[in-house]
Amino acid sequence: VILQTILVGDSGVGKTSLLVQFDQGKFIPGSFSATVGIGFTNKVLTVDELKVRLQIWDTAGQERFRSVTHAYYRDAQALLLLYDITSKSSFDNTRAWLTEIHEYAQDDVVIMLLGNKSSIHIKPLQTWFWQEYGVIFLETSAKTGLNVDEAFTTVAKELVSRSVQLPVEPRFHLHDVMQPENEPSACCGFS
Ligand SMILES: Nc1nc2c(ncn2[C@@H]2O[C@H](COP(=O)(O)OP(=O)(O)OP(=O)(O)O)[C@@H](O)[C@H]2O)c(=O)[nH]1
Repeated sequence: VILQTILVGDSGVGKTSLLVQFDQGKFIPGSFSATVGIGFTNKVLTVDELKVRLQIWDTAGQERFRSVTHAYYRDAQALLLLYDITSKSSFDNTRAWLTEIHEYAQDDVVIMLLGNKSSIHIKPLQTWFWQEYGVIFLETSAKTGLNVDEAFTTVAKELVSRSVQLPVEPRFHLHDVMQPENEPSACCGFS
């Protein structure tokens, strides 16, 4: 099973760092080189004894790459929206990100809001929409690794449980169209 996930949010909130921590278990302090365009990482996880491959797209937060990254929203099954808990503007901008998500992503995309840089120990900002929109919320730290695995595992679990719980509804039920055996057919006027 391949699950496509995409990381979005303002430049500098820690999307690349989060992905590096998840993929390689390390954090390179003080090295900020903004993502250009888009990059991706594959990671295999086991969810409820099912092997799933998370394909994670790391997008550039900078405005000038926006049109490039929009093209990837459509194929995403899950979307991790990051803000930096020490930057109010990055939090305020999550509203605008959510608008973009609703415009470009699939209606049933799983959205997870991550308040990153949690290691800095600043009281998290109030998250108004995670209940309102059914968004899953977690605080993470790409630096210490806090909740990094949990964030991706939660998304994978949610996607797996949705695909298990939502089989295609049959258009008709078998017993609606089958005659019980030995019962004379009411059909067609034959006797
Ligand atoms: N203290 C702390 N610093 C972090 C954390 N995550 C990222 N940083 C730092 O924040 C800066 C930006 O991190 P990036 O991962 O490059 O940010 P980004 O969101 O990928 O930025 P763009 O690629 O421009 O969209 C870097 O200097 C990181 O070292 C964290 O959890 N804690």
